[in-house]
Amino acid sequence: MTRTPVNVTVTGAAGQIGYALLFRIASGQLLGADVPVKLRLLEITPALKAAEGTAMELDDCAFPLLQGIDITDDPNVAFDGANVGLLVGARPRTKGMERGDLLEANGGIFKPQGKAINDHAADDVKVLVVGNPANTNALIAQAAAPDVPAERFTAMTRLDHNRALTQLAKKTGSTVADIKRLTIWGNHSATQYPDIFHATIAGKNAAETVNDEKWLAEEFIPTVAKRGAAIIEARGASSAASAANAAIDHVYSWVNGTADGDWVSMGIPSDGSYGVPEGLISSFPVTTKDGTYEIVPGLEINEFSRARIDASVKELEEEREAVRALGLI
Ligand SMILES: NC(=O)C1=CN([C@@H]2O[C@H](COP(=O)(O)OP(=O)(O)OC[C@H]3O[C@@H](n4cnc5c(N)ncnc54)[C@H](O)[C@@H]3O)[C@@H](O)[C@H]2O)C=CC1
Ligand SMILES: O=C([O-])CC(=O)C(=O)O
Repeated sequence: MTRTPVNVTVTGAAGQIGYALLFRIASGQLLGADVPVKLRLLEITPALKAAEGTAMELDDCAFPLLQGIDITDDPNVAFDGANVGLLVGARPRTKGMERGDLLEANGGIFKPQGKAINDHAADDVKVLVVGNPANTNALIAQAAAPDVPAERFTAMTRLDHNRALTQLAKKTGSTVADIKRLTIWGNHSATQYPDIFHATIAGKNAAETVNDEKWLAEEFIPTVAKRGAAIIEARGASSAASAANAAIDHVYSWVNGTADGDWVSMGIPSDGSYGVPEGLISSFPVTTKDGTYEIVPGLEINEFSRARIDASVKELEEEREAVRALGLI
């Protein structure tokens, strides 16, 4: 194999998403079946041993594409030469914790990681933030990396996108492969807005096919937006394999391009499109090509959608104000 390996850094590597993610990266599903990878696992010191255990298992898979695994608790080492950064490790909300406390605790993680990316990552680095609150954590990391083009910092809403695909397929008796052009707008939170007005099912408009605004407002949107909580309730732990799958999908689409006539949802820095204030990391419909993405232009936003997009964007603005007040951006 002559191709230079791609350096993929995964933070929170010993966590549950990490365990579902690393094997798929090493098997070629993140970047492509012909792309060799080197893994860098970043963990906090007490979790290094667990990360070593995962690395032993990765060795035991004898993946032909896996050309090395480094494990460290130092972000400067973890991001040295990183081409792809998957920022999974985050501080979860614990009992009695206010939102401000959560943002501050995550600032302590994402600010130094952003700085390490700024100082050490490869020029072509692409960053996906998975750790919650993902959009605002991405903003914190981005602000600490002024030398990296801002658009390289993205947040994950692909899990929401995939959840919405399946709910819509079930409702309409179609398959997810029949559905195109679905969009998640806004924040990866309960305010997110899954939009089917531009989506098609086997070429026909999805909203017209469904023709049931009550289902849309009272079932579809809340089911998608609260799916994370429903999984926690059912499983006693948050989504892990589906979150890892969405991270794979996000990066694969970003690197390898979207199919003609389709788009995906990514949390990306707004350029002011669709009334989303510039700089907010908000979910948009995007097409990708040659490792870059573009917001789908010119979609007509009806009143139903406008109110919901605005509500989610308002929440993102409040989160931005909160981290600004904490001096994190
Ligand atoms: N954007 C999305 O759609 C989704 C986001 N998530 C979020 O992903 C995050 C990770 O989830 P899980 O893997 O289930 O959590 P987990 O608690 O199983 O694992 C997190 C890991 O991160 C590590 N960690 C903490 N601070 C770190 C630091 N400074 N540097 C490196 N590693 C650090 C921990 O030691 C732990 O091993 C959570 O914030 C969760 O809310 C989960 C599902 C979907
Ligand atoms: O709430 C969580 O930690 C998990 C999450 O983001 C999701 O499943 O969408």
